[in-house]
Amino acid sequence: MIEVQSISKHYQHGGKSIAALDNVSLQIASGEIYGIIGRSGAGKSTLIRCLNLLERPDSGHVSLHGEDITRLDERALQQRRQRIGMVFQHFNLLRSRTVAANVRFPLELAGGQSPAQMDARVDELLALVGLQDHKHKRPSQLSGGQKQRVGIARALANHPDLLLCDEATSALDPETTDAILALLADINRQLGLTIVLITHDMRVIRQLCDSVAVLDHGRVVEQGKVLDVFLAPQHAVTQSLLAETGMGQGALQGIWRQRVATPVIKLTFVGEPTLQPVLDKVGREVGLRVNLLSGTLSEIKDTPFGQLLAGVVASDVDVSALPAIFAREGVRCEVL
Ligand SMILES: Nc1ncnc2c1ncn2[C@@H]1O[C@H](COP(=O)(O)OP(=O)(O)OP(=O)(O)O)[C@@H](O)[C@H]1O
Repeated sequence: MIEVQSISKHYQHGGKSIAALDNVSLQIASGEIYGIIGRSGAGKSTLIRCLNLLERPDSGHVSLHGEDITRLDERALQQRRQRIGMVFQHFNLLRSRTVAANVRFPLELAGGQSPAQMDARVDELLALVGLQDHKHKRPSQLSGGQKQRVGIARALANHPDLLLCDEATSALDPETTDAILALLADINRQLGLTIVLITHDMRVIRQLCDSVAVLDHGRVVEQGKVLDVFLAPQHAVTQSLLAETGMGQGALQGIWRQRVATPVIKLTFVGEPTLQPVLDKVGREVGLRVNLLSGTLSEIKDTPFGQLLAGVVASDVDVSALPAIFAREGVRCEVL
């Protein structure tokens, strides 16, 4: 478990004090992928840098697996940091070193291993990220995605128990982004490694994360399981971030409310019911005929989900009875 307890951080700028983080608390379960999302200036970079104390909070505590690292002296903290991997947006590779030598670098800093042991570990890491055939190249000879694979291998070198990703895919094209997200998901599964990432992109949260915190003006305005937050976003910032990726339904609902005279229902399918002909079944049972207004089918991490907006043209039962009838089939029904 990683616990962030009431951390605050202020910066002085032009004689003014800016609250980059204002009383932020998070609980991150071991082995999960936790995303922190927010708009530019929300405090994401400051928060992720507080998790390994590259940035010291003014107040509050950060505990990693039961150890309060805010109490460690500088020497102990440096040692502890060796087991916190970090992946950067712009890769931060050493240009004069080969791929293998970049990955070897943190092993050399940590010390305690023979050259042969370090070389064997480098080979293991390059195999993990699929770069065995590129070990003698320089960073300038690699694509962006390959550079990030080197960054990930380097971050894993000293067997970290926490991996921090600072906008790890923001500099990459969509296809390469998907490949890097798949690699991170794989590493999380294979190694059971806790991953905390910051991003401004809800698609990254949807594809990769188990839990999410939404940051706005230095405060956590919403947090929870990704599925819950996506299906019922509470805060305006979350709703607008979702709307930008086409996953918000607010605007659509507004349009149909004005134009459609019949009652409108919203059906939300999560998991197995998404793959079943539930609407057809209920339709036959209670004489429900609908006019489909919009529909989406998507995936949140590995869980399929779908949403349908439909106008009720005819029904043998009162529309208010429909939520209970759909609930029996494992589908959420809201009358809008
Ligand atoms: N070293 C600094 N000195 C002064 N102000 C800072 C410093 N670092 C960050 N800030 C301010 O703190 C606030 C939070 O910044 P931070 O970089 O953490 O946000 P962010 O969500 O990561 O933004 P972005 O997505 O643009 O990187 C902003 O108002 C920023 O201007």
